Amino acid sequence: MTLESSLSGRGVHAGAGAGLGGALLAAAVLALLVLLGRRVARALDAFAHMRKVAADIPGPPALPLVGNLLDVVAGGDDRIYANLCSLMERWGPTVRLWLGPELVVGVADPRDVEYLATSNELIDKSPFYGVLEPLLGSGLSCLGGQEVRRHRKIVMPSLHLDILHDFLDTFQAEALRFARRLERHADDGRDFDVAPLCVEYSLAAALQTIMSSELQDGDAEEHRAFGGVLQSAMDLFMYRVWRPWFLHDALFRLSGRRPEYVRTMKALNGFTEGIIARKRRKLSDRRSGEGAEETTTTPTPRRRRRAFLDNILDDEAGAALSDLELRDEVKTLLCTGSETSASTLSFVLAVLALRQDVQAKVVQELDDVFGGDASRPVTLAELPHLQYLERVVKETLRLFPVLPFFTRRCPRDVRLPSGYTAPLGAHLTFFLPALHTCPRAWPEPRRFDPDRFLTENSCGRHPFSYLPFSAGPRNCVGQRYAMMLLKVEVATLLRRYQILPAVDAPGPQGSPGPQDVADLPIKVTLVIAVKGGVRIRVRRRAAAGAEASDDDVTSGPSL
Ligand code: HEM
Repeated sequence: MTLESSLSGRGVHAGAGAGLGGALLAAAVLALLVLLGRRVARALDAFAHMRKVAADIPGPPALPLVGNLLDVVAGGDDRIYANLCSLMERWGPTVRLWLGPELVVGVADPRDVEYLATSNELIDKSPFYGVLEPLLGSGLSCLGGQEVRRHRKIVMPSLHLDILHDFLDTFQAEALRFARRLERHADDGRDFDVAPLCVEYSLAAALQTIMSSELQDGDAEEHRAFGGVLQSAMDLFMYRVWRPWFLHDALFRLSGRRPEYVRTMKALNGFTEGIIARKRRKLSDRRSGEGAEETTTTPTPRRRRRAFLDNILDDEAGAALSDLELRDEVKTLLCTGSETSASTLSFVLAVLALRQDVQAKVVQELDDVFGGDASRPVTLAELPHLQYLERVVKETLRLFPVLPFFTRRCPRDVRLPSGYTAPLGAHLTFFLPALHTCPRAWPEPRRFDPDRFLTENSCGRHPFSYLPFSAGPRNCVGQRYAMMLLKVEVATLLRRYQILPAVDAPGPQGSPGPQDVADLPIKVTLVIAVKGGVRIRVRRRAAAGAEASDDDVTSGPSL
């Protein structure tokens, strides 16, 4: 073969190769386009189906592309809660809201609520929770499918009533620390925001109980920082939900808040990994200590508290969760366990400051139960006797359900008992503020009246008219924990201090502060909070009777 012919032969091969390569590339592009086209066609079909089925559900007219987003976010993020409540009032109890291409079907009819909450099929959280996942990971609150049952089986025994009884001393100790922290405010008599303290002490309680961690001097600073990180995580979650284009990670990468998101995720992981590492070291020290002791002394039999971390890090149960699952579950329990209780406590204190008549009744009950002794710790036997206090907490959660909206994925067209059909792909959302203020179940719904929860006043009310802790297979695993913590906190604080409204704190934009419970301005992140904080004053009880003026009692100016 000559050089020429071999060159030309190579040229032929090269030409043929290039032709083949080009053809393959063209085929690949074509296949990709077909696939993409099919996906787009499927998405459009699904969207058209959703629109068609949802058309029967009442809701405000939707604009092209943005849908009802402008109705929801009008006035800024701080108005979202109020806007959603107004939309529900106008269109509810079942409402259709388009957040861009995402369809939210809000439910507040007790029949629908019962059907959804108790369904064993509709247990998967909606894709909105996907935004939480990088922050809270695959902890219980984000999981779906079979994993839910496995995780609940692991978590729930750690919050069993027997273990809660063991937690009482810690709740009491933290409540006392909280009470002592208020001394400086009682001394200077000025108003202050009590909400951050509620977060700090609820987090400290969760760490010592659920995580059975021992706190050191100086931890408070770290906890305050962690509380801030949790707030930031919740805020970022809502930021993305109300801007649905940011639900897609690729688009969120373009957002100015993405660096904060990454920082928050790292801070959450760092804090929880630190807790687990400390606990592992402690357990391993204890084991080697026990081994050494066995050779010299007889070990004293001691009932071991099987709190969550102890249980999981124990030798036998250790394999129940992988390291990553454990970290995510710790994050989830710390977030769900502390933020919700803290927010509820701050609402209870806000209510008590504005409603001195309710506070006086709680104090009367405390006097009856504790015989006027302000320093005696709360015992297990006394907790069930704090009935009025329990009704105050329940009524607070009716008007201020701290987790106001939670959603399920709609895996098919779901015919609701109210007669409406929620289409496949919708975010089925429980709207507690509307459910809890339906006049049929709650006459004069905005009035704060703990006695609504007396048995004789509850007759005829649909049992699913009230759902602050959800119900059914995805109900709150910390309900009893929260109720016990709140009772101990309030019983400890109120025996020492009178809670008064602030005198010099203006409301938002310099307006007079709220005069009534119904005026409390609310903002929503993942949980709700009083906008601008919960500003109160405290006065020592011993002097309260002598010092309290009519002014304090009847017309608390601003909070
Ligand atoms: C007043 C306080 C509390 C309120 C109002 C509350 C409310 C709720 C609600 C409404 C849900 C359902 C959320 C959903 O379906 O997406 C829930 C779930 C959950 N709660 Fe609570 N909660 C409180 C305290 C706690 C505490 C103290 C803990 C932990 C100790 C806790 C742990 C959880 C967990 C892990 C879930 C997820 C359960 C699941 O998805 O299967 N909660 N909570």
